[in-house]
Amino acid sequence: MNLEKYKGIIPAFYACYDELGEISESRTKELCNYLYKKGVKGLYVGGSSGECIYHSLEERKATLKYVAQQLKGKLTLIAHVGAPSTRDSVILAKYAEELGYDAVSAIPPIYFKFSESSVYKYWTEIMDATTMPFIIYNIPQTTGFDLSLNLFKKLIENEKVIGVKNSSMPVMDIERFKATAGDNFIVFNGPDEQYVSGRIIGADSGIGGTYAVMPELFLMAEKFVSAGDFANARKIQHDINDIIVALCSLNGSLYSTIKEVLKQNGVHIGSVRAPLEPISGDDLNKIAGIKALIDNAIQKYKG
Ligand SMILES: CC(=O)N[C@@H]([C@@H](O)[C@H](O)[C@H](O)CO)[C@@H](O)CC(=O)C(=O)O
Repeated sequence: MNLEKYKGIIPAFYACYDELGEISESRTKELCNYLYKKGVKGLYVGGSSGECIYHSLEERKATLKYVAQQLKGKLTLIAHVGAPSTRDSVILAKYAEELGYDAVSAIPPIYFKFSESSVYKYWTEIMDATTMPFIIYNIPQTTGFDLSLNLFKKLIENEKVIGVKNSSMPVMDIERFKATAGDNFIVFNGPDEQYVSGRIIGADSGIGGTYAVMPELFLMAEKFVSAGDFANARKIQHDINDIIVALCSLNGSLYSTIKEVLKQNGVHIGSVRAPLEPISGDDLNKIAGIKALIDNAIQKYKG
């Protein structure tokens, strides 16, 4: 299989709400257009940054549909379909296939502590539900399940598994997955703070929750890495990390901060769904400063 369409900067897509906090078709499409014009390779729809665990099945379907209506055939579209029950995950996977998504992906099951065999069964049932390629999503810091190399080896025996989105913090995990799966497989870097190191140690591509608020910087980081310009790659990662630290420094949720910055860029996609907290009070006055950090970094690497 030609995996080139999965290589590049793939922002994790945000939940787009109207003023009442309902999923908004027009705002979802507005964010699609914004990111398309920035030149990203694809979108990861309905994942952690998409607040998927706070959405009903119908809301998740709606977001998948609006994004496909806007960008199918234009960008690589990956549907995250992980849900509390296997049943709902399968429903979402089948729906993503109907909509023409390029691939599906899922976190392991959450809430209860699951054995490796239960997780294997869960992911395999999702894979069996469609003819689509599957991307494993390893994010132990939120799910409590850390993908072992043994389970990984068992999973990649299934030819539907074309990649792993690895959000665990040790970059060595990326190196081990890549060394185990080989060339005809995509390892996606998950931690945005380690994009450059992830790519150098073996990641082929990246999916990240902060890409959409500064796509220019990640596109530039990728340009430096692919050109072998590691001095500049390191510098831009440093600037990106200063921005991520600032984005995470306010009292509300990271996604709420990101959405406030996007609003100042003219992209209105509402706030976040509780229990995620919106930005309020004095923190709102800090948004312009964070936007300036991003704008200055973009200017610095432009010319
Ligand atoms: C633990 C976590 O949330 N990791 C994020 C990162 O992109 C993260 O937001 C970023 O590195 C800032 O810490 C992604 O890996 C998640 C992601 O891409 C998604 O929305 O599914």
